[in-house]
Amino acid sequence: MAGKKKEAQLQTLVNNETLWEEMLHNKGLTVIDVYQAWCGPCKAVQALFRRLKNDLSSEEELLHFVVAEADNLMSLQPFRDKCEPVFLFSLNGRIISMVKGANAPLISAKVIQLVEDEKKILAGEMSRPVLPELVLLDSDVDEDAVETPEAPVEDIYNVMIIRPQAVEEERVEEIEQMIVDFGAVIVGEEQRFLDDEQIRDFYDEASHKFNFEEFVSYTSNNPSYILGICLGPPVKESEEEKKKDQPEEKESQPVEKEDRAEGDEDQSAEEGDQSAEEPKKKEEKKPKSIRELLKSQRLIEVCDLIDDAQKARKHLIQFFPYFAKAKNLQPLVERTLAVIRPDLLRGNIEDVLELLQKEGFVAKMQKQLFLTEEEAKTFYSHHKYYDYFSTLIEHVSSAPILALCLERVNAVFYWRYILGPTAADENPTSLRNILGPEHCHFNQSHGKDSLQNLNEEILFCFPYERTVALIKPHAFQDLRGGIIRKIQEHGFVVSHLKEIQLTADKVEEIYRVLEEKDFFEDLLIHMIEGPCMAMIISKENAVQDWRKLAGPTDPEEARKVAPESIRALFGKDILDNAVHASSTKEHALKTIELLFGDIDLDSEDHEI
Ligand SMILES: Nc1ncnc2c1ncn2[C@@H]1O[C@H](COP(=O)(O)OP(=O)(O)OP(=O)(O)O)[C@@H](O)[C@H]1O
Repeated sequence: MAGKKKEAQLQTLVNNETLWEEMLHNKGLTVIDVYQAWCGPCKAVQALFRRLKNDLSSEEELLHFVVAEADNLMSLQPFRDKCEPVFLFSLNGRIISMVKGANAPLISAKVIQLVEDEKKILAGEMSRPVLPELVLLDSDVDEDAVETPEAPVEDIYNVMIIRPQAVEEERVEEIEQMIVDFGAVIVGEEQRFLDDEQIRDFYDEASHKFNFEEFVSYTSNNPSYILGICLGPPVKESEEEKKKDQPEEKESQPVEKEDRAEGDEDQSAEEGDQSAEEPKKKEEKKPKSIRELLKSQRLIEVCDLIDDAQKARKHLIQFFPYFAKAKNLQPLVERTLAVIRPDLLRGNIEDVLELLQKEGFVAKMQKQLFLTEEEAKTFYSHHKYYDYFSTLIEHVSSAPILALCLERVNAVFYWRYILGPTAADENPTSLRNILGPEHCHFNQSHGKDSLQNLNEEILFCFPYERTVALIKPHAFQDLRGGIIRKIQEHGFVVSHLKEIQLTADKVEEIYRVLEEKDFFEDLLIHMIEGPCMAMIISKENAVQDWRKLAGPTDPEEARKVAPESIRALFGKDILDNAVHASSTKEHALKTIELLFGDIDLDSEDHEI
C-alpha cells in the first residue's frame, strides 16, 4: 500500500479529457508516461523519475510527472494497442518531444536539459527557443518512425582571421562587406595582436608546414583582424542537391588546407572538372560557402577559417566570450595527454594531481606504464633530433611513468599553457616552472599534425581493447536499448552483439571465482532464467572503463557514489544489477571465446 501511495504522488493520473486539459496548464515540463489499461504504466523508469524529482527538487514547480491512459484520450489515439512504452514531453502545454522505449539515459538527459533551460529562461538568462510542437500521428508509433523532433537547431558559427598583410592594406571593410553580402552575420570583430599560443592553436592543422615558425613570428608581431561569423542554421539539402554538391566542399570545412602557393592551382583544378561541361553555368553560380567566396575573390591567402564546426565554436567562445555567454554557447570539452615522468612519480605526484584538478582537468583514464627502451623511442620519436633525446629515453625507460588522459574545456591549449615552454616565462605558476622542464611530457604542437600526434600518443598509452558487456536477463527485455545507448554514448564501439540463452555451465565458467560464495546459486539461477544480450565492445582502456561505467556491484551503492553508472540507472538490487563486466583483459578474452566461439577478431583493426 505504502508503495502505491508513493507512486501516486510521483505521477499524477490523467485518464480523461478534462484532466488532460488541466495537465496542459502545468508550468514548465511535464513528462507523460503514455500507458495502456491492460499493461499499466512503465515500471522500469519509476526509479529514474523518483531520482529526477529528488535531484531537481529545487525546481519542483517546473517538473511534473503524469501517467496518461491512451485508451481514454483522443490526443493519444495513435498509441492505442501498442506495447512499447512512450514518453511525451510537454513544455508549458505544448508536446515538444517524444521518447519511445524505457530509454532512461535519454529521458534523463532531456528532463535535465529542458528543466535547466526553463530555469534560465525564467531568470532572463536565455531567450526562449522556438520548439516545434509535436503533432502526434499514427506514423509516430510505427516501428521505423523517427524518434523525436530534437532540441532547437543551433546556428553555425565560424571565426575568421584576416591576416596582418590584409589589415595593413586596409582590406578589412571590403572583406566584411563581402561576408555580409553573402548573407552571413558578423557577430563580433576585433583588431588584435594574437599571441604565440593563440596562433598555434588556431593554425594547428598547418603546423607541419616548413615556414610555420616564420608565420607564427610574423603574425604575433603584427595586428590581425578577427571576425566572429554566424552562418545561420544548417541548411537541409535535398538528396538531389547533395548529389550535385558532392565534388564541392562543405561550409564546415572552409579552412585553407593546401599550401598557400598551391591555392590557385587547387582552385583551378576544382573548377576544371566542372567547367568542361557547363562553363557558363559555373560562372554564374553563387558561392555556397565563405571558403568558396574567398577563393573566388582571391582572398583565400589572407583570410583563414576553421574547418571543423566544433573547433570553430571553441575559437568563437575564446575570441568573443561576451557574445558566447549571451548566446549560451557551450564550449567544447577536449582531451589531452599528460605523462608524468619517473622522478616526479616518486615524488610529489599528489600535488600535481591536485593542481590539475584545481585547473579544471578531469583524469578520464590513467595508467602506470613501464616503457622499454624501444617503446620509449617510439613514443618520443618526435624528439629524436634533439641532443637530449638519449638522456630522455634513458630516464623514461628507467622506471614507471604515469599517463593521464585529461579532459577539460580547451584542454589542449590550456595544458600547453600551464606546462608549455613558450608560456613558462610569462606564467610563473606554470607546471614547468614549478616542477622544472624535465618532469612533464609535453605534446608537441610542431609535429606533422598535432591532433593526429596527440591521438596516436593517447592510443599508445591506452591502446584499444575489447571486453565483454553482458546485459542480464532481468534487464534484457525492457532496458537493453537504454543500456546499449549509454554504452555507445561513452565512446564504446559495439562490434558484436547477440541474444544468448546462457547454460549453467557457461555461467559457472564466467563466475568461476565466486563458486564458494553463498549467493552463487542465486546468481546461477538468475543468469539462466531468460535470455541475455552479449556484446563485444571496444575502445581505449575498455576493460577498466567498462567496469567504471557499469558501476559498483550493488545498485543502491551505485546510486550514491556513481549515479550516472549503468547499475545506478538500470539495476534493481545487488543480484539483478543489469550488467556483467569482465574484470581483466584475460577474463574478457576468455568470455568472448565462451560466448562468441571462434570468431575472427583479428580481421579488425584493434586487438584486445
Ligand atoms: N552479496 C551478493 N548477493 C547477491 N548477489 C551478488 C552479491 N555480490 C555479487 N552478486 C552477484 O554476483 C555477480 C558477480 O559478483 P562480483 O563480485 O564479481 O561483482 P562484479 O564484478 O561487480 O560483477 P560482474 O562480475 O557481474 O561484472 C554480481 O554482478 C551480482 O550479480
